[in-house]
Amino acid sequence: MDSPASLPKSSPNPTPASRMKEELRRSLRERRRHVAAQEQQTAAAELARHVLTWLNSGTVRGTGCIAAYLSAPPEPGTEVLLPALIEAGYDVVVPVCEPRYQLSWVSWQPGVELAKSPRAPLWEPVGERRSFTALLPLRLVLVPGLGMDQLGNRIGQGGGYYDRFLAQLVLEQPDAARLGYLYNEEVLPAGRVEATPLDMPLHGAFTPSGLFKVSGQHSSPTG
Ligand SMILES: Nc1nc2c(c(=O)[nH]1)N(C=O)[C@@H](CNc1ccc(C(=O)N[C@@H](CCC(=O)O)C(=O)O)cc1)CN2
Ligand SMILES: Nc1ncnc2c1ncn2[C@@H]1O[C@H](COP(=O)(O)OP(=O)(O)OP(=O)(O)O)[C@@H](O)[C@H]1O
Repeated sequence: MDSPASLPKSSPNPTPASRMKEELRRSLRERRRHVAAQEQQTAAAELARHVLTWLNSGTVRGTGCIAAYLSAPPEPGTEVLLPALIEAGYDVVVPVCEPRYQLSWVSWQPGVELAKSPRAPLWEPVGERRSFTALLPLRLVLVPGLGMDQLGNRIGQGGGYYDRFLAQLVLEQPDAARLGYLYNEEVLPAGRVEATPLDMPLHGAFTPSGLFKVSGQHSSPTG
């Protein structure tokens, strides 16, 4: 990825917790930089297989909206998954970075026109933004990130885009499945990611080895 255009720089008054988060972010990014192209491709195929298997195990198949995202190397790829979701009949949306770390959502289909984001080192569709309520009910939110601990606490790229979005989603549709999309080694021991009250925990994460489910959550949508 190129350098991000407008990410918050490290806090001017770092606390021990924010320093630890920054250090963890740095080490997870560093590890990703060494993921070989072959591993990335294998991960993309395996991850897609696990997501489709999970969706097929639900009672309602092939319907509903899935909030996914367009991966950028070295993230685990979504390039196999997205066309497979469309093929399976899902309505797929991907995020667009807006001012003040807000996300809006645009429909994705193969061949959709893309433009470089002015706010992050990413490509985004240029199509019409869909209203938040038009996405509901969401069948699944696939959440990008650098890691998640076994309690479901996630560490992302540091903008807080997804925390803001998930906070809104939890109010509107608390049972929507919130699942990360990670390499195996990025599911970290419980307590490794220090959570603040603003961090929205995930229900689990897909990895190339399968779905890791966070245990002990009441009425978890992961079953
Ligand atoms: N593919 C994808 N889309 C996404 C996210 C994401 O994490 N991944 N986001 C999640 O909120 C939002 C955008 N946020 C982002 C903000 C900063 C960087 C960034 O600074 N990247 C670094 C490090 C790359 C690396 O080595 O892993 C860079 O390019 O230097 C990436 C995404 C919305 N869309
Ligand atoms: N719901 C919210 N409302 C306002 N600010 C928030 C909210 N959630 C997170 N933030 C702020 O956003 C900043 C970045 O948060 P954090 O370090 O958790 O990002 P992240 O989850 O790693 O990033 P991303 O979601 O973009 O991948 C922090 O200053 C945090 O306080």
